[in-house]
Amino acid sequence: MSRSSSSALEMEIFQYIDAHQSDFIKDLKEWVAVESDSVQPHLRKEVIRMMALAADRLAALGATVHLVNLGSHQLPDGQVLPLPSVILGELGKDPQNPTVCFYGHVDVQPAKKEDGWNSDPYTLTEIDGNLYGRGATDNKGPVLAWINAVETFRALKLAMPVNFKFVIEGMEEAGSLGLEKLLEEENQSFFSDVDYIVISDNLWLSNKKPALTYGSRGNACFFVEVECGSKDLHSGTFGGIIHEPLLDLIALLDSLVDSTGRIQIPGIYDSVAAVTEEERKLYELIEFDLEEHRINCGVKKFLYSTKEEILLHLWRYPSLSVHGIEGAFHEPGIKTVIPAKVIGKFSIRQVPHMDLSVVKKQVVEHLEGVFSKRNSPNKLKVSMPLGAKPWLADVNDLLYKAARRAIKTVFGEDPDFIRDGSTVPIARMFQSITQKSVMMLPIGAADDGEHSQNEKISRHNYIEGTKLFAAFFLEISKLHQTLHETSHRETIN
Ligand SMILES: C[C@H](N)C(=O)N[C@@H](Cc1c[nH]cn1)C(=O)O
Ligand SMILES: [Zn+2]
Ligand SMILES: [Zn+2]
Repeated sequence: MSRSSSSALEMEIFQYIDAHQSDFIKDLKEWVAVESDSVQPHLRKEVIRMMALAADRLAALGATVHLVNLGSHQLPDGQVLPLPSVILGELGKDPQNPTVCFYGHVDVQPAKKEDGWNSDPYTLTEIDGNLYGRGATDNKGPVLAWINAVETFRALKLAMPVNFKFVIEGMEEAGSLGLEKLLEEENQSFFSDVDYIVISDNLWLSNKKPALTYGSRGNACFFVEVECGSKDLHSGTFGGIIHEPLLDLIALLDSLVDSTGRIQIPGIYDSVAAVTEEERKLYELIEFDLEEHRINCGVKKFLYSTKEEILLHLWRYPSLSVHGIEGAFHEPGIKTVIPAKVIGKFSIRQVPHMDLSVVKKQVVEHLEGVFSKRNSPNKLKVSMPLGAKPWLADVNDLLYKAARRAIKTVFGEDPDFIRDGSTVPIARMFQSITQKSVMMLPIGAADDGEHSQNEKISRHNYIEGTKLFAAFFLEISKLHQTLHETSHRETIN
């Protein structure tokens, strides 16, 4: 396919996408309306309903769809819940075409209007060109953008430039439970003919400039439980004479990080891969507007003042965040109670070459040491319910070349090559189990507010993101075929 005919083809595709914006937004509205929160047990049925909707959407594209049952899982309180099935979809089997597997998730983080949303989180609402709703950017919007791009080829009756495979799950926000086992089981079958894997579940570094992501941090999630007895107590009747679990817990949580952001767990930085001079130079070249990032974040000041320090602490060093305390009174008003059992929740983002089992040991030893100094008779329990490893790709891979070209075509500029501080647990699993090349191709902007109130994707990013995916299909197809023709010629000669 020549460059000019490709451009004419792209024009036709882009015109179709522009003309069908309303349909694509209607689909996103329908998906956002499903409260597919994988974190709260009572909403599990909504996640299951969402998986069925996604399966129907893929089937309507003409894909073969399998819903793979992953069984059930047990919550810390003993409750057993069904895991939502994972969708494995396939469309096209042309031996001339490369096979691109797309991964996305259709579960979301919890959201309530009272959390401070300006509109109902489950009613997609357009304000000033932004589409607000839980899951709009993380990750329903990007999943639909990929589907819209495939749909465009189908609607225009164009030959598909690639064979498609889909892995769509409903438990990413809860740690992709059951997925690793599925990948191992399907490695020699579903994944055997996959050439490339694309994930679009993260954000650009800036509000306007597109990016390509070649690395992400992992995550080790911890529960630290302190219990004094089986029932909550009146703080007037018992306050002052007992060791309160919440005070023990606050002391434990306070021991984790100092006020400069440095993690206080002995040994935690020991295995972190050293930052090379080359890397530092790379970071110097990245366009990163600290003030824009501060405004997106909504804080007065960061812990660090230079671009290099901020990028290193987001991408290359571990960070520890405290997420909440289960069992502590948190409603408005006053309740003069001493909670009997409290569970602190925190996580440590992982970077190369940290080892999850070593991290777990270091955390347990540290917390037990701090606790023993308090001479508390309470019961301490530390667990690591979830561990995901970091991921790092080779930017010289064909995937990156194709995506870079597609970004240039659609957005008219070269992307930032970035890493991401957050975690897509499956990225590293894909890489280690299938040994295929993996790329993250985000379409969401830095101010999209993943996991936050007023999450959004802009209409512009959703529609141009759809075009980007369509352009990427054409580019990877061309590059893959060129590569294979060259290697075929070399074999003959
Ligand atoms: C980047 C992705 N959209 C996301 O939000 N991932 C979650 C996954 C996770 C990690 N630990 C527990 N869940 C995240 O990075 O927080
Ligand atoms: Zn996500
Ligand atoms: Zn998320």
